[in-house]
Parts: sequence; C-alpha cells; structure tokens
Amino acid sequence: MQVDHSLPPYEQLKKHAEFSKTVHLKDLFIQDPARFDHFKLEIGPLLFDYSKQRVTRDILDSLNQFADAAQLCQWIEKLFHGDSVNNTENRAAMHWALRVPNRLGAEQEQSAPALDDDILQAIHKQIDHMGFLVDQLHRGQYRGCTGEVITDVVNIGVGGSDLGPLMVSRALEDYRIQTPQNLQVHFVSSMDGSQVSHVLHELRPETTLFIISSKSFTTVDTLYNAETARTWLERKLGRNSRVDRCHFIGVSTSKEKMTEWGIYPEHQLGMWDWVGGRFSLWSAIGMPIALTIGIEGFKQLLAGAHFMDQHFQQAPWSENLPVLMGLIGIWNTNFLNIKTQAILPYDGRLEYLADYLQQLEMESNGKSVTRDGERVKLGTCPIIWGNVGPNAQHAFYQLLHQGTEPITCDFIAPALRYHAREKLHAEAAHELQAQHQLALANCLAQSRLLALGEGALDERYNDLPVYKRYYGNQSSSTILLHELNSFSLGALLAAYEHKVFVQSVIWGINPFDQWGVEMGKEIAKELLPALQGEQASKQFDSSTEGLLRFILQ
Ligand SMILES: O=P(O)(O)OC[C@H]1O[C@H](O)[C@H](O)[C@@H](O)[C@@H]1O
Repeated sequence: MQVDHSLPPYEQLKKHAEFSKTVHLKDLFIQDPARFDHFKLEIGPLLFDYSKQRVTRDILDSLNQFADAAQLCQWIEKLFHGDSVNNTENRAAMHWALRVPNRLGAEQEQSAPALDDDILQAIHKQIDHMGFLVDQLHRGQYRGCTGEVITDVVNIGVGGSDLGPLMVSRALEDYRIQTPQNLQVHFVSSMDGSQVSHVLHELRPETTLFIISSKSFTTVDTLYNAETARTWLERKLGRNSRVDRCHFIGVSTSKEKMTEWGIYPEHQLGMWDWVGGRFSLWSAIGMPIALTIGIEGFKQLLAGAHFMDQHFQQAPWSENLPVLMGLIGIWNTNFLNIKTQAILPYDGRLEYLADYLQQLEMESNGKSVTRDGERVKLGTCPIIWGNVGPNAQHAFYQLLHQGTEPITCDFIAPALRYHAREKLHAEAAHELQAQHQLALANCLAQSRLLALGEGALDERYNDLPVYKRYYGNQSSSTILLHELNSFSLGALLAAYEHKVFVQSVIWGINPFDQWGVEMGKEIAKELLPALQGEQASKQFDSSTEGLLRFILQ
C-alpha cells in the first residue's frame, strides 16, 4: 500500500500499520518470491535477515523519515564527538572509545574524530596493565601470599560488572587459553551469599585471586561479597596486608575507594565515568574475558566492536545494521503493538545473551520521561527475555506458536561450528557437526513456522483440528554469524548497543542513566536495621510490617 509521503512520518506509519494488520507474513512471501534478497543485510561477519519482519520497502522508507525527523544523524555525531549525551549526569557516553585501536593515522582520524590523544593513551595504558596481569596469571607467575601459584580467579561484581564479562567468557570458551595450572575463572554476583559460599566451598585460599569489579566501588552487593571473600582468606591465611596485596585486584573509576578498601595500587585497574556499567565489558571490567581468551582475543573483541562503530557512523540508514534493528523495533513496539521480544540463540555458548541484553536494553530504554522532562508520547522499551532456543522449544515455544500475545523474536546462530579450524573438537568433529546441523535445522524451522503458520508445510495441514493449528504471522529477525568468535561477537554486541541508542533517539529519552534503580537501594537501607532486630525508625506500610513480623518471629 502506498501512503501519502507528504504526511508527517508518524502519520504515514500509522496508516501503514492499519494496513499491515490485515496482511499476513505468508502473503508478503508470496507477493515477493525474492523477499529474502530484498530484506537482508550482510555486514562483515554477520548476516541480518529481516524478511520475516512485517515490513515493506515503503514502511522502511517512512521509518527512515521518522529517524530523520528525530535527528538521528545529529545524535550519532554527538555520541561520537563525546558530547554530554547523558544529560541527567552531564556525562559523555564513550564506550566506543574503548574500542579505538591504538594507532594514529587516517583510519583513526576518520573513525574517532573527537578522541583526544590523551584519552586514547589512557585507555590503552589500562589495556596494557590488564594485559600484564593476565599474562602473569597465564604464565603461573602470579602467586598468592604463601607463594603458591594462583589457579582460580573469582570475579565479584553485579549488573554491568558481571553480565557482560560472564556472557562473553562463556560465549568464547572454545578459545580458552590453556595454562600450565589450568586457570579457572568463576563469577559471583548475587547479594544473598549463595553464590559466594558455593564458589568458596570449592576453592583454596592459597591459590585464589579475587577481582573486585565495580565501576562505583559503592555497590553493596559487591562489597558484601568482597568482605565475605576477605574473611574467608584471612581465616586461613591470617590477617595481614599481604593477603589484600596478593589476593585482590580492583576495577573501578575510584582509585581512592579501591585504596581505602585495601587494593594494592599496582592491582588497581581504572575506568572512566563516561563508560556506563552496561557498556563496560570493553574496559578492564572485561578482565575475566581476557583471562579466558587472552589479551589478543580481547583485542579482537574490541576490533569487532570498532568495526561496527564505524559501520554505524558511515552506512546509510537502509544498509545500517543498528539503525535497521532499531527502526524495526520501533515499528513493532509503537505501530504493531508488539511489546515483547524474545532472544533465542541456537548455540549453548550464548546462554547468557538474553540476561545481558535485558540489562543493556531495559536498563537503558526502560524510561517514561523524555530528555526535556516530559512524559514520553510513545511506549518505550519492550520486555526483553529469552533463553537458548533449542531448550526453550521444550519450554515456552508453545506460547510463541499458539498463545495470544504478539511476540517478536531474534534468532541468533553461527553458520559454522566444529569445523576444521576448531581443532579442539577434532576427535568428535563429525558427531558434533551433526548436532550443530540439527540445531540450525530447528532454528530455521521455528522462524519459518512462526512466520508462515501451518502454511509453512504443505496443504495436507490445512484440515488440522483447531487446537493443532498454527496461525503464524509472528515476526522475527535472524542474525547469522559466520562463526562465533571474538570479532563476530564484538560486532554483534556493538550492533545491539547502537540499536539501543537509535531507539532512545526516536523516543527522546536518555539511555545512559538508570535512576529507576536507586530508590529501592535507599529503602533497603531503611529496612536493614529492622531485620537486624533494631527498633525501626519509622512505621512501614502494613504489608512490609507483616512480612517483617513473619521473618522475625
Ligand atoms: O559496577 P557497579 O558500580 O558496582 O554497578 C553495578 C550495577 O549496579 C547498579 O545498580 C546499576 O543498575 C547497574 O547499571 C550497574 O552495572
């Protein structure tokens, strides 16, 4: 359907949406047999297939106009010029700077025109410092206070200081550096002590090193876990400064707070307030990643993200992966009324991807007030959830196929796995390749059935009883990686980061603050004394009082 292009883009999109509601995805595939060729984008190591989204060229044109009307181009420039795009905290958001390679020249000039050389040098100083520590640990030269070689590193952090490093370390486990002492990396995040007690139960104080990872170095979850770790060490190794010195590394923006806590200056890794927590895996917060895949692997991850940063700045909207991802999301959320998005990787190595993207997207764009302090006019971030696709097929796909909610899905899979270069799997390569093919067959089958309904199969299925029918018309995108490696993963994650930025621009919100997480922490501070048996300073609501009574009785 053609709409009047002289209408404002929002009105055009509303008209498109009215018509779209009457069109089934299977009709779009019938109308255009080469639909895949017309609605796919190949960029570096990634293929983005959006042919199963309920879009037409005309809709995409209106979405591009919508982006222009929101001044997307100018906002991208502001982001990469280091302007204070985080207006409520008066800060830049320069996670992209962490990915700029440390070489001067034409390429860098073009990709990071505003990046001050001092900042670039400071960034690379931290990478080198982290690389030095990682190298010592890998070589077995980093020793605990009794002189024993460190065999286990525990990352203590939460939110952005946990989810990114955990997700990437797991995703790239196949590229794990083999060390003489078989160095292992563990993660502790939850404040309730269950994870820390479990991990400590398995480890020996003499050979364990902790990374206290906290941008602010004030997060109580992390500080309580760190104190538990210190007490555990001291119980066995005694209370002396050598314990702190040999068994802790800190990562934070605050050197003072790290020093006050007892982190030895040479074991302090810095970062900057212009890196948001959920954008920080590219900084020294990513040390567990570097420990897993080595510093060269970490640099490849940065290179993949830098590749995407350049693409985002340079490609026209219709060939720009983050822009397309962002605008398709806007179309689904704001015009087709699809308020939820499932993340479905068909690769067990990406098991934490949905958790990571929940923070990236929902903490960034879960806002209802614009940059000008007005109530937003359009709905903002959809609910992001998901799980490893093959397992989710046996859990919640019933609802995707036959439930009442419209849901859009991101299917993500590597095309190649267990191939010749992955020598690691040489012994079982044949069997494992068959398993990978099985996973891919399921990935393609599910997106096909979701889109087309039972019509995806032959006409025999037209007479199914009603409870066996598949209506289809559930939209999805499929992102294929040539293979899952540091570079392709870096590119994929940066694409999602920039998608979040694109959407924030359209919605007119600041994606780089998170005020909505603060007040709960304050209220917890008020409640803690009551739980510790002290006289509460105030009366709470009847529910809270009742729950307190039950706990304390
Ligand atoms: O790294 P930290 O300062 O300890 O912060 C850890 C996390 O806690 C906060 O509550 C924020 O919601 C997150 O954005 C942040 O990543």
